[in-house]
Amino acid sequence: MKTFEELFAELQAKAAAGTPGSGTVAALDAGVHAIGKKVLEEAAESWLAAEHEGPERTAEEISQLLYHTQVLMLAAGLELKDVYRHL
Ligand SMILES: N=c1c2ncn([C@@H]3O[C@H](COP(=O)(O)OP(=O)(O)OP(=O)(O)O)[C@@H](O)[C@H]3O)c2ncn1[C@@H]1O[C@H](COP(=O)(O)O)[C@@H](O)[C@H]1O
Repeated sequence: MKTFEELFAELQAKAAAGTPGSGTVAALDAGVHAIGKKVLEEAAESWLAAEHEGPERTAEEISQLLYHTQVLMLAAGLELKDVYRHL
């Protein structure tokens, strides 16, 4: 198990190193448009899971939404503090 902050630090490090085999690095190479589509897909799946599939599936879909949101943050050149200051 990892926190939002720990996952973001892991993704930042992989992006900076260009780690071979990393799905995050591949997603960043694919670009903002492709990453944005994944964010929308996972948001829709989270919504549908919450309505129809129960809490466990909903938690799983939301974890994927958070992951793809973090990848979008990296693609946009954002750090956690840039987002947190709006919370
Ligand atoms: N938490 C995640 C995570 N959540 C979701 N995903 C990606 O999102 C996909 C899930 O999307 P779907 O449910 O649509 O599954 P899918 O349709 O079969 O997947 P695609 O065909 O769209 O790739 C997974 O296949 C992963 O590619 C994640 N990929 C990575 N992480 C974590 O990110 C870290 C870095 O990962 P790498 O960059 O791959 O090393 C590790 O700690 C991972 O656990």
